[in-house]
Amino acid sequence: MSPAAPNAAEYSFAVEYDGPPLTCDLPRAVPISVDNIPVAAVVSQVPLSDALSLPVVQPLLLPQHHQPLRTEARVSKIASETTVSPTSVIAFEHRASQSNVGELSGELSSSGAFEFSTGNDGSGELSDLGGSSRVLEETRSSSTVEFWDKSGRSSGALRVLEDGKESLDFNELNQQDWASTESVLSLEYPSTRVSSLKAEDIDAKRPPIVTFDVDTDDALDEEFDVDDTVSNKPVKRAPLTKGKKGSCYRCFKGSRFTEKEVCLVCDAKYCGNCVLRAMGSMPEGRKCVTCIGFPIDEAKRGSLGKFSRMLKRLLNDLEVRQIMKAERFCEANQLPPEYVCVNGHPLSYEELVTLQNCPNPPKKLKPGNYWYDKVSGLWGKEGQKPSQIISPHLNVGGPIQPDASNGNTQVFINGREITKVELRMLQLAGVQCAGNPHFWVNEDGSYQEEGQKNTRGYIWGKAGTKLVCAFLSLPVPSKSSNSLGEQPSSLASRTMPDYLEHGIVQKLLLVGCSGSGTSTIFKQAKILYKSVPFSEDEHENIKLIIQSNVYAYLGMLLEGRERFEEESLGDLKKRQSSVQDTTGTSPRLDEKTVYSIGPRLKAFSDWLLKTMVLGKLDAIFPAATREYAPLIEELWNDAAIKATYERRSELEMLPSVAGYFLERAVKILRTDYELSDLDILYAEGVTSSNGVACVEFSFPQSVSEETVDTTDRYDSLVRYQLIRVHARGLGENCKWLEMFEDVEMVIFCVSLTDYDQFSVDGNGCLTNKMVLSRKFFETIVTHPTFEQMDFLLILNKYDLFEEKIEQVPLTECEWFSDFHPIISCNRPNSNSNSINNNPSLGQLASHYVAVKFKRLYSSLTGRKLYVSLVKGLEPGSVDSSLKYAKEILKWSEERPNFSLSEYSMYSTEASSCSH
Ligand SMILES: Nc1nc2c(ncn2[C@@H]2O[C@H](COP(=O)(O)OP(=O)(O)OP(=O)(O)O)[C@@H](O)[C@H]2O)c(=O)[nH]1
Ligand SMILES: [Mg+2]
Repeated sequence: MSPAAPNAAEYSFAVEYDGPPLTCDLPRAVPISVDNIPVAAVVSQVPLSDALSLPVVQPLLLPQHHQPLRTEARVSKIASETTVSPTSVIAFEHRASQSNVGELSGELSSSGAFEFSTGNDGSGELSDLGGSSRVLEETRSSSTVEFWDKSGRSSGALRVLEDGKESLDFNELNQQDWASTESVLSLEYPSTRVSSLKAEDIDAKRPPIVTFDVDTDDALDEEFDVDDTVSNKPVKRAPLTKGKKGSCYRCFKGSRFTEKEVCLVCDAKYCGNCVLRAMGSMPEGRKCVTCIGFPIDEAKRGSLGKFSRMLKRLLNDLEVRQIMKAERFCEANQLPPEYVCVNGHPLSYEELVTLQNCPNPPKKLKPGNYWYDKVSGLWGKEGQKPSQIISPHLNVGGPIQPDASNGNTQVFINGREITKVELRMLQLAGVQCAGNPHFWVNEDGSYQEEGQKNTRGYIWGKAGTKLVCAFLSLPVPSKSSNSLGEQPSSLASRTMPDYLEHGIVQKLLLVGCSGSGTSTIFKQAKILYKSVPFSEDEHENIKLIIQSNVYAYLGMLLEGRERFEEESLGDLKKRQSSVQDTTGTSPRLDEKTVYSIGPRLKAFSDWLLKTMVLGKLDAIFPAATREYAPLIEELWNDAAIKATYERRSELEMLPSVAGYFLERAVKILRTDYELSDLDILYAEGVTSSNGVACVEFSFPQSVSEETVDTTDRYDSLVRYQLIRVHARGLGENCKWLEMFEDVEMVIFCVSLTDYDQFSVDGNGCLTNKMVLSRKFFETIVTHPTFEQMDFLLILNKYDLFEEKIEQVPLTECEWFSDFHPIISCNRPNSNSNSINNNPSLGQLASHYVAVKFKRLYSSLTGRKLYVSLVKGLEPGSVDSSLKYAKEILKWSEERPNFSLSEYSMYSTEASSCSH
């Protein structure tokens, strides 16, 4: 060691001294044993002279929230003026941050300070020393950093001890053989996956392997506990200050109800008055000034780039956009590549970039283990069915394993054993799967059996297959994944929300008991938001359905006519016999009543009723239409039919919509009938009653506003998929519900008029239909698939309800037995516009029903139920309700920025009814 080379010698820290023999004694590094560590209190208070005379070790300042993920070590030499010698005091600062890259690169500054920091690429090199440093081992009790020179000889080691002290030992490790060190490293860095280690494992083994529970990574979004400082999850700095619960972290004012903005790193919450001061110009998005440069809390990744209403209020549009852009694209906020493991290989930076910038990247990529079939582009979470089809042929991750998706079907696609639901999909798509075949599936869905040359077909070729996939929650090739491939949008120009950019469709599941109005709402959505609501083919089919329905309604009417005729004949006879009794004369028996019809119509009526009884009505179309069309007009104009129609409310079988069609029967039953959207809306049986139906749409941009708001423009770009499933279609115990795990919201439809209706339940007991609806609601709400999901309750048929409630008390339903409204004498009835502010009985009663459901829901889930009063046949009403659903989805996206409790103020009982 050269003691007196003023400049250059400062760098000769680990270089062997080969100059002339020295006359003076050189200080030597003394090995320090674990239980004999000299401790310096604060490095700056140690006089240099003392420091030089004793090998003192500076206590390691472990931050309270120490997280074992990135080891960023900073070593600075105090005695900068003097010769570097192994006995120099070395100050050590250990900072935890987010990375498990275990290699450190070092640097000796010209002032003599020696620093090393984590190298992203792991190529850390001590260039000035001509050597490298590596973390040899880090355990709960110590972590060791070794330096070695280019020849591979170890030249020293730093050991960081748990209690914050570190020992410096250049001799001890000199003897260590580098090869064995290598083996330690290879043990510590298995080339496998992001493992699911528990906190203890992490502590016992450093550098840690990042832990993500594959199954709960969605939960990760929601459930990162703010105070969970011992968590093994990615770093989250503790906020610097913390006021009383729910208050602003800066001014300590406010309660949990005050709107606040949250730091993406440390979860500190600031009120509107403080946020700009606490977060400054937000060069990395919403972070406290002190958190800038720190990686974000992974649980908050979902909210990157999604601005809050508070920010929008405080800043102008451009500023908000810039901040959101910075938040999404600044380096510090990027997903650490090694957190994503594909086919068992943690990704490198380049691989992650490739993955994220391919034409069709994985949606909402989060840390976790994934499998990727490079040939077809199928992509999924490890051990699960595919969730998406991304761009194929990307050079990311390792080769796919047969058990990647944990399939057990003995049917293989590109070397992966497929899952049961995929097999079901293949079978429904008409792919022959007998004999445990191994398929080779290409990106365009063309498939062949392994070893054969001929393409056997296209999996997604048939229109129906896509619907089957939607039902089974399986991915289909995205429209943008055509072979030409769109140019990847330049990173900087991407400011659109994730779901827009990736064409993500937000799925809404619409369910309800029979007759609740789900198909009406579904058809309204089609009519409201689709430029061509129904195709030509659909028109033809629906036309036949409507015509067949009208014949059925006519049949019911004719049946009613027979009944009324018999009744009045009976009455007549009674009257005549009483006349005979009193007068003693025998009157002429008149067989005719107002309900009697002529022989021609009678013959037609008999034929129709017979056909209906035999259940052959459908079979005779469209021939019947041609043959009987002229008769229909005669029938409809007949006085007897008119009289029967007057009493239609007495015909239980006749549905309420029958009137609409019967009044148009003549027109409808002509061969040249052209149906209107309204006809389709009112028509029964148009949407399949057992299966699923889905419609994809976006909300049209409002034209009325002069300046088109950007949010409105975004809204018109977001795609929604309304999936309507019939209660019967869900199978026993709703076993098919799990197919809908990726829906964003459940819309549950209840008919308000059911409160006095009865139906037979599963056990054959006659039960109130409202109670049946409640039971079905309970089943759906508590189904594991829908945990944490938003629910919107549609209280439908409000128009009929308003009328009915005036006649039939709500207490007819046992569940509503405590409905005792206080009604003022000048209360408006449902038909008059209320001049005073007193609510109508309909309003009171519907409010009450909403509260009943809300209480039930919150007792089952502890969450808030959104409720909407709807008149299903009125487009405006359904439109507002679906827009309400859209708003709820938006709030839930912003929600990670607020603590849940802050939301509870909205959940007060019936406060969230939309009308
Ligand atoms: N007056 C009125 N009638 C409605 C309303 N909503 C639905 N209906 C009618 O109620 C009946 C049942 O509605 P659907 O939409 O068919 O109910 P569903 O949920 O599909 O039930 P199923 O067809 O039995 O599976 C239809 O005749 C609709 O026209 C409403 O808000 N007001
Ligand atoms: Mg229906």
